[in-house]
Amino acid sequence: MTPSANSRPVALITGASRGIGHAIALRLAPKHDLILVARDESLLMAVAAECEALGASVQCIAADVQNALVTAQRLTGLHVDVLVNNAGVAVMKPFLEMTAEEWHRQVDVNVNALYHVTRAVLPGMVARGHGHVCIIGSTAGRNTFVGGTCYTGTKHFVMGFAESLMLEVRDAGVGVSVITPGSVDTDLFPAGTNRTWMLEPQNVADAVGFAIEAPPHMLVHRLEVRPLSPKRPRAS
Ligand SMILES: NC(=O)C1=CN([C@@H]2O[C@H](COP(=O)(O)OP(=O)(O)OC[C@H]3O[C@@H](n4cnc5c(N)ncnc54)[C@H](OP(=O)(O)O)[C@@H]3O)[C@@H](O)[C@H]2O)C=CC1
Ligand SMILES: CC(=O)[C@H](N)C(=O)O
Repeated sequence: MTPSANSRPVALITGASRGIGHAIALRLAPKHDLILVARDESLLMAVAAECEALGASVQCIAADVQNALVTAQRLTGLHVDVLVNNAGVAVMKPFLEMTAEEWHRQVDVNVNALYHVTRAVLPGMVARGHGHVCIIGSTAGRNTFVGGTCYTGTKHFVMGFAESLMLEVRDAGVGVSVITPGSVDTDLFPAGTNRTWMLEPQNVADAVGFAIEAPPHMLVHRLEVRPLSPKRPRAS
């Protein structure tokens, strides 16, 4: 990716307050300035301090990406070279037990926010003729499981959205990548879940780094990362 003239490239990461988004922020901080987006401002400020210690200038935007108006107002027109659409929620339970609020929250954050956030910053990338949109999908984007009617549906959407967008904007110099992790040790899972065998968030962050640091003529469009031995605790 070609950086902005006279400055470090700017990466905007949604869901940067915790989990995978936090790890992506730390992974990109040595070479990027950062715009960190999530609802919890105090957690964002703590992540920002860690990233500043690694050399990044950081802007925190406390915003709920479920709110289309606020998202558009806060993000439209920002100079962004790398967008990481990472914010996501999972309510894994049988369809007949899922409330309408749980259904809509997953669709709003995992699907509709992709429109509002990407729509806000993609025109600048296209106008400048360079940029990268990276989306955190999931193996649930091509698998199904009991309790996954909504979550797997949203992640299947991600796959179709990402490939179509890639075909639309690659000739304008903008890459689109989707990273599809298996299970990752974060608070996405309910308390009490055994997470000792899962990938660590920094493993996904390294996959993001690999995708956005590819040579200029090469696009890493899909990248799946999984735990090697899900029946055993990971080596520390
Ligand atoms: N953990 C896993 O096994 C896997 C996760 N993924 C995907 O990775 C992404 C990150 O998940 P993970 O880090 O595990 O989950 P976490 O629950 O640890 O973090 C979710 C992040 O999303 C943010 N977020 C949630 N809702 C909103 C909202 N309405 N507005 C703004 N930000 C929001 C949270 O910030 P805050 O609460 O401060 O707003 C938080 O930073 C998701 O898209 C998930 O589907 C994919 C495959 C595997
Ligand atoms: C939560 C996820 O997206 C993960 N791929 C899983 O299916 O455990």
